[in-house]
Amino acid sequence: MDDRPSLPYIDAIFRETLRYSPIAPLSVPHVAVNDDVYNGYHIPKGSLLLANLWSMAHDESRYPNPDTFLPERFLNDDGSLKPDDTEHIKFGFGRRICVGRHFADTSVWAVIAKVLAAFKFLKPLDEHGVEIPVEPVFSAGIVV
Ligand code: HEM
Repeated sequence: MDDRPSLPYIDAIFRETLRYSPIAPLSVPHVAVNDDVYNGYHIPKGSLLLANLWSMAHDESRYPNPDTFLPERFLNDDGSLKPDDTEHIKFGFGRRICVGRHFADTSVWAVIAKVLAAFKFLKPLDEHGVEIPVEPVFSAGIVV
């Protein structure tokens, strides 16, 4: 982990992976403990609230071309990291923010760095030796 400050691109991959496809796209369901008003909407006590992290992560005004996997969006021109604006997208909000976030941050970062150091990733080849395009497929998810 001592090398982390020298490897900003690994952090950019980590941020972009969870932005591109948040593991909990609708976060974890919350319940309003009191009546509330938000942006003119009355939220009665007891309402089930889902934070749409996927929508925030694909907000074009913050993340241009949101459906493109582009770690470079988190880097300055000199390759240094921009301030992290993905914390809530990755780990949620407020009192119920992910309690495992520091452990997750450290261990996922280390896994990305080690896997990239140890393996070369290539597209599979067909019987003529031509690369087979990779089509990323994700399933919709919700945690209940
Ligand atoms: C990359 C890995 C992880 C991601 C992206 C992630 C993401 C999240 C998100 C989005 C929430 C919902 C927060 C909210 O309701 O606002 C959450 C909650 C939670 N996470 Fe994680 N998590 C990760 C790893 C972990 C790990 C490793 C642990 C435990 C060691 C953990 C334990 C929890 C717990 C207990 C909650 C519920 C907290 C509460 O409701 O008070 N998570 N996580």
